[in-house]
Formats: sequence, structure tokens, C-alpha cells
Amino acid sequence: MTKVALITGGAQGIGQAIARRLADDGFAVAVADRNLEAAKQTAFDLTTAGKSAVAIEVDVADKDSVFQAVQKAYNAFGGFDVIVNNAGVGPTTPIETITPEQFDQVYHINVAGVIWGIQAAVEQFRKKKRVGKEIVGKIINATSQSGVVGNPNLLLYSGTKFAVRGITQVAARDLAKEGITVTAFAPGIVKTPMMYDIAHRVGQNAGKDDEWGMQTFAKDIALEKLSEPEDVAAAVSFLAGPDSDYVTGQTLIVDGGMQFH
Ligand SMILES: NC(=O)C1=CN([C@@H]2O[C@H](COP(=O)(O)OP(=O)(O)OC[C@H]3O[C@@H](n4cnc5c(N)ncnc54)[C@H](O)[C@@H]3O)[C@@H](O)[C@H]2O)C=CC1
Ligand SMILES: CC(=O)C(C)=O
Repeated sequence: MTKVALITGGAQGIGQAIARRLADDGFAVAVADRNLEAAKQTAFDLTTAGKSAVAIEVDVADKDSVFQAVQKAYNAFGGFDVIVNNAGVGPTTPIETITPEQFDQVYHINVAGVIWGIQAAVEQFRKKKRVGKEIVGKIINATSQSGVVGNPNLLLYSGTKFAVRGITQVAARDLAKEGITVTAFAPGIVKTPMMYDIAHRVGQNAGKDDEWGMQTFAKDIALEKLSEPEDVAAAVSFLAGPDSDYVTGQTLIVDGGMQFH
């Protein structure tokens, strides 16, 4: 039977590459994003290429919205097997500029969004009839190399990504006995709108250009090149597929050799 995966933030950047890759792997994919028009375009491109895909509007900061999105994916395809909690925001936050409103926004999306995604997926996985010790569902969360070692200018963001690694470990322990694996992926410096935006703002704050901003983050990449979204999608393909059935609680770092952990 065709497996079903929902990817939050699936309308652009890393999430879109994951949606494409999992569709190529044979999953029916739900492209869930707060930007419904872009999600529809991604799903349209996939269905035009002969894949199974639907677009679903979601705001991951809103628990009800996440539960509804997961239910819609189940209704669309008649099953639910994998959630990729990928949606996130990455503001640059010089320490003195951080406000309570900004804290709430970033933590609600990057941290609470992952928790709601875990809860909604678990609700679906628990409806399945498990045979023996088989794996009935997989939860995959987006952290970052900056959630492994703190990065300059990203106090709020890095904090959320450390939290995601902790949540991943605890959920993996709590859910293992039910045949649910929980893992995370930690990208490095990936060519997406989020990263170009961060590079622009870091450069601007220092009175330098975007390239300087990008090099602030990219100078320590051992493989000496920036990441494509597809590099990350390839790792998520492993985490979503059967070859990772004996892996849980781990964060797979996909950063070209920035952080060695
Ligand atoms: N680009 C990079 O270099 C890195 C990115 N990451 C992480 O990878 C994930 C994806 O990042 P990118 O593709 O670069 O970001 P992006 O900004 O290019 O795309 C993010 C997508 O998430 C959606 N989104 C944002 N807030 C949402 C919400 N509340 N509800 C639903 N959808 C929402 C946006 O509409 C967009 O389609 C994020 O969690 C990010 O923190 C981690 C390490 C490096
Ligand atoms: C955006 C991000 O996750 C970085 C710079 O690691």
C-alpha cells in the first residue's frame, strides 16, 4: 500500500525538495504550508509529473490547524505514515533587540509547531493495528547545525533548534514502545529564501554585503560548498524509508562538515 507523508513548510526551500524526493520515493505527499498558493503550485507540479500530492493550508503555530491538516492528509489518501515537521522561521536577533512578541512567534512556530505535529501524527499512528514490533509511523523534525553549536546573530533561532533536538530525543524514548520512530535532520547552510534572507540581514547589520553575510556562516564548511535543498532531502528520504527502521532519537547532521558531534 502507498505510504503517506505530510511535510510542513513544503511549499518552498528544503520542504519543497523533501516533498519532491518523497514523491519520487513512492510516497503520496501532503504539501502543507501557510502559503496555500505556493503549496498548490508544488502539489500541481508533482501531480503533473504523475505523482500523488495534495496541498493543505496549515499554520504550525496553531494546534487545531495542525491536527486538521494531518486529518485532511489521511482523508485524501486513506493512511498516514510519516510527518516531516519542517516549517520554521529564521530571524536574525541581535540580543538587545529581542522582544516578547518575537520570542512568542519564533517559539510557537519552531518549537510548538513540532510538538503539535508530533501529537497529530501520533493520534493517527495509534489507530493502526500493529503487528509484532513493526514500525507504524515516523516523525522527522527539522533542527539545524545551529541547534548543535550556537551560531552568531541567531539567539532565538538557535535556541529553538536546540529545543527540537531535545524534543526529538524525549519523544523517541516515549514513543518507541508503540513502534514510532522520532528523528531529526540538521542542515547546514542551504540555498533557500530563509538563508539568503539571514545572510542579507547579517551583512546589513555589519555594514557589509550579502556575500559577507553568507560567508559568516559558510566559511567553516569542510566540503567548501553551500548546500542544495536536495542534499537535505536525500537524508530525509533515508529517515522516512525502511532503511532507518532501527534508528530513533538521532539527529542526522547534513552540513558538509561544519559541526562534528
Ligand atoms: N536554509 C538553511 O540554511 C537551513 C534551514 N533549516 C531549517 O529547515 C527548515 C526549512 O527551512 P528553509 O527551507 O530554508 O525555509 P524557507 O523560509 O525557505 O521555507 C519555509 C517554509 O515554511 C513555511 N512556513 C513558515 N512558517 C509557517 C507556519 N507557521 N506554518 C506553516 N508553514 C510555515 C513558509 O511559508 C515556507 O514555505 C526550517 O525549519 C529551517 O529552520 C535548518 C538549517 C539550515
Ligand atoms: C539558518 C540556519 O539554520 C543556519 C544558519 O544554520
